[in-house]
Amino acid sequence: MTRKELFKNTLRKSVHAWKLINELPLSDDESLMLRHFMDQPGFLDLHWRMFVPAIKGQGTEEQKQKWLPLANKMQIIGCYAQTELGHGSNVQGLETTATFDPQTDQFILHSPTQTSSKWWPGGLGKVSTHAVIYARLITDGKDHGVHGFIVQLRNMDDHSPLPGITIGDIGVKFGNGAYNSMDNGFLMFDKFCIPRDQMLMRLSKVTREGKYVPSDVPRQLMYGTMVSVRQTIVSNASIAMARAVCIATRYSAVRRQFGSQNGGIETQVIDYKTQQNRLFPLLASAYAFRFVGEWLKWLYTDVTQRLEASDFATLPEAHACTAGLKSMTTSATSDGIEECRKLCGGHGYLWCSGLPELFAVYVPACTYEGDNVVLQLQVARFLMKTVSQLGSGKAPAGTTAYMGRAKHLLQCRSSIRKAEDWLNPAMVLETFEARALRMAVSCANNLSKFENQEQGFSELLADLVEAAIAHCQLIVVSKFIVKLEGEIKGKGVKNQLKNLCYIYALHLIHKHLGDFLSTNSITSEQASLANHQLRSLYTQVRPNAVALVDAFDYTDHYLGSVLGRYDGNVYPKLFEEALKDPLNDTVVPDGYHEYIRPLIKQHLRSARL
Ligand SMILES: CCCCCCCC(=O)SCCNC(=O)CCNC(=O)[C@H](O)C(C)(C)COP(=O)(O)OP(=O)(O)OC[C@H]1O[C@@H](n2cnc3c(N)ncnc32)[C@H](O)[C@@H]1OP(=O)(O)O
Ligand SMILES: Cc1cc2nc3c(=O)[nH]c(=O)nc-3n(C[C@H](O)[C@H](O)[C@H](O)COP(=O)(O)OP(=O)(O)OC[C@H]3O[C@@H](n4cnc5c(N)ncnc54)[C@H](O)[C@@H]3O)c2cc1C
Repeated sequence: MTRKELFKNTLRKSVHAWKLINELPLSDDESLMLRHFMDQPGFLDLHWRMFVPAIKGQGTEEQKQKWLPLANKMQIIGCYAQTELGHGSNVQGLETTATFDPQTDQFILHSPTQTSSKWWPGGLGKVSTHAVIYARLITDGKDHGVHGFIVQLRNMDDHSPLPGITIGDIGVKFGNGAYNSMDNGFLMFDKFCIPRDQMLMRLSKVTREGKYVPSDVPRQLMYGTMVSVRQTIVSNASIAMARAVCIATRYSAVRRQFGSQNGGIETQVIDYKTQQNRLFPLLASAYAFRFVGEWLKWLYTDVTQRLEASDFATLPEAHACTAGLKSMTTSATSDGIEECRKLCGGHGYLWCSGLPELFAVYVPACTYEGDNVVLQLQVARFLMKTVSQLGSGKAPAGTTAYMGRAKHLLQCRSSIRKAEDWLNPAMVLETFEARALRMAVSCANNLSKFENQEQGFSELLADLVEAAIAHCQLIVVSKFIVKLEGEIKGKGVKNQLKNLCYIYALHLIHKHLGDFLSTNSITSEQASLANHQLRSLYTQVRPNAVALVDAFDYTDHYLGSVLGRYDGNVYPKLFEEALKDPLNDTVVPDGYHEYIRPLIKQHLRSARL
């Protein structure tokens, strides 16, 4: 499809989905799944996952009563317009202004520079009638920083932009189809006025007289919508990883290369240890991210309930966990999808393998909802704060509780003696805890050598990111282990999950061996025992690998991959797909008479001469 056709088709699908949701009717959870199975980025994502939650989280009761019924019935369609051309990560650096005019009781929204144009918001370019806009609030000449406002963008009769608003789509993005079904947009305000009651005022207010009344709750609650979406992105990482792994695993069982003895059958590529060493850790990651995603959902629900009761104690932890896990899981999943493409050899590069499209549509997850490095630096700040408070009497809690055992973890030596010890959950956990703590403490020690802490932080950014990743990996490993300790239905399932859990952990040790050795968390002998155990786990997973991806229960239609077909009938179907290509509509291609024939004839003429 051309971009225009793709976009229009997405509108058609989205509206059809909305119709089904109402007609059946579907519950909230079911309708989320329906949008998920539409399997195409579109304006619904931003409306439901950012616009509505922003009003719910930051609006007053009256504002919610006014706007939510309209949004819930989709009588208005909204998006989340925060990022600008000049600033995305640095939210406090946004330039759009919302200046209060006491005479008219309105805010005047304005884009003072080109870099202040909103740039990227999904659904903004062509669809949204409304947006939650983030702009600097100015009253009486004073800048109060960034706040949220509900703004109508387009005329409800003919969809034209309201006077004072310039709006459009930012153009084609990475990949052919992929994210191009979404109208990521730009927007400029030219002294555009909105009533005062359209500032989202749950957190802070501007009175009729123009007085700014800050709230007594943390201003970071303004970032709440991002925390909520980051949490869902972790579960989505598991889904995308599982999809790629499903394709690569099934195809690796179908594909055969070398190893034929006496004219017999060749070896399935899944039986090569190199293939297993690349594939099975990704299979394990798909499960690991699913379990940590479930836990994160619980954490998010818990913090939301606490916030409602004005208990803000666990907000920093929720921010660090959602930011860090969003970053870690999306980076691993993007890399994992690309690895799955390579695991499928040449055929993985074909569009009909499903992997190029999956990669193109998935990879912006490393950037949206916060650049992955910027987010790990938030985790690093949280860790540095926690380390600095050790010994102050305030015991670290939640995911940093292990830091409370700093004395032991800084000195302990791993008691792994034989390969099977690497299947002992306590030993594995302690290894990850020691590595994470030692990396964090080492960063804190290096930081303390700088007179200026911010300058030190800048200097040590790369180390800080690595310490943050170590902490996040510990969380994933520990939540997998917790999952195994709970009730798991199905005969033998627990054993399979155990294998995957230890593949996940031991593969990380292998991959980040430098960290584990340099922090003395393990010795080189223990590292080689881990490798030995890993190979043995691969052998145990091998017979069940296809069953473990079948368990994701993805239909062929959803997978959209010739290589990942459930029936394994890959080769005839590759031919079928090839023959569908428009280039094969004729045997002689367009352009032959124009270019190829004259070239060949000229050659023939000169040959005759
Ligand atoms: C729906 C699926 C499709 C998704 C489509 C994508 C939609 C989008 O991309 S929307 C746009 C998303 N944009 C981003 O994510 C921007 C990323 N940047 C940020 O989140 C922030 O600006 C950030 C965190 C980097 C820096 O925040 P900032 O306030 O400038 O600085 P900083 O000084 O580091 O933080 C101040 C304090 O707030 C805390 N904090 C920061 N963010 C949060 C948060 N989200 N929740 C709670 N606390 C927070 C920090 O921990 C810090 O706490 P403390 O003072 O106790 O140490
Ligand atoms: C597909 C897609 C959809 C999007 N949808 C929306 C949407 O609906 N609404 C919306 O408001 N926005 C949206 N965005 C914007 C998105 O949230 C931002 O692009 C994102 O937050 C990253 O910000 P940036 O582009 O400014 O990157 P930058 O911050 O400019 O990053 C550039 C580089 O600088 C590095 N960097 C930046 N700051 C630091 C630092 N302090 N320390 C070290 N390194 C640093 C980064 O790691 C990165 O390598 C979307 C983006 C994409 C790609």
